[in-house]
Amino acid sequence: MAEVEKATAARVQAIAQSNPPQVPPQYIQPPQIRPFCSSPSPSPSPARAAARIPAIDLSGLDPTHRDRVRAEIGRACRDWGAFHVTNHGVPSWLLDRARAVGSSFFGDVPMDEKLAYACDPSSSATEGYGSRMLENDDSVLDWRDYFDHHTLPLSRRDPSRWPSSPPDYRQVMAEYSDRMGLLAKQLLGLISESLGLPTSCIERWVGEFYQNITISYYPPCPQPDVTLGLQAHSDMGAITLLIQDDVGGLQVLKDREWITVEPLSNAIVVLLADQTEIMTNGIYRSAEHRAITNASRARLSIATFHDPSKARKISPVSELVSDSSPPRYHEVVYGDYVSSWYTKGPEGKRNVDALLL
Ligand SMILES: O=C(O)CCC(=O)C(=O)O
Ligand SMILES: [Fe+2]
Repeated sequence: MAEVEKATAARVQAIAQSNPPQVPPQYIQPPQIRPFCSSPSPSPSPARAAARIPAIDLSGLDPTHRDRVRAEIGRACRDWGAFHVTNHGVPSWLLDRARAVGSSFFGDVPMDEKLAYACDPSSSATEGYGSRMLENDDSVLDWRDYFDHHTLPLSRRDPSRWPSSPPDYRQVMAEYSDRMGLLAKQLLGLISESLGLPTSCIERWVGEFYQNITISYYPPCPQPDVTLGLQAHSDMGAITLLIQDDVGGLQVLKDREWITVEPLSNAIVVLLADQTEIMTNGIYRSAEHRAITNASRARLSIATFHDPSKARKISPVSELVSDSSPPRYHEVVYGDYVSSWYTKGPEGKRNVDALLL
């Protein structure tokens, strides 16, 4: 019983439901990284007000359109490391249903039932229902609960470890995983082509995809000005595909300013992750991003991560390295990269920056 009480207290949703006037001290961010510390200038320039990540229409990838899409992807990867894709082939009912089953698990299932899926708090990135991201106990905490699913390769996928309520939860997440895996491959192909590489180049360099899906749930927060839903980071793997609900809160760092990613219900956000920065020898950079909270509405996002296997060695692809363009990153064993990330914490992009030669 004491254990259940401890686990309940550790969930942000339980804290939020007790309606505290302030967040507990572990959730208060240092002043320099609070969401509104570099308060937006009183009269933002029109260019700033309009800043948004590019949106790329993937419809009709025949040769003519493919040239256009490839060029747009190249520009978005160079300038932002983040972009929306529309007409991506994943049915909108599946995006809606994935959001709905996630939101029903967090919103409708009683806490003791949710805790039956609690992830192992003593190690990082285990499957299940959790709240803490890092191993380090004294780090400032994110105002977020999550459910992490291991989905690909199929040998890692065991839907009996996922919620059984609502009744179609497992089937929806399995189908969602398959569709996102296919889209990730297609996008890595276009990203390779945008660099003049053979379509399969980056995908071959990654090897077999390890895919995890994290549903994040950000309860309303009494102090959005001093907390973060998710601290600033870049994702560790190759490519992340993210959908969010209509609340909004995802922000991407661009030219040292945080730009809010507007919620577009049928679009998918593509975030380049650290191994793609390494593989492209820094031509494309991973996107630094974070989630902010708000006082009135719970927010849900679903991030699908595509990573190399832990044993895979990652380095700049050989086609991009020459005497005139030497490698800019150390080779790294992906599993070592992940362990170090979870031990040290992301602090923006410190982990990938540490590999720069
Ligand atoms: O909630 C979001 O929009 C961001 C989630 C995210 O960055 C992550 O899970 O890595
Ligand atoms: Fe992320």
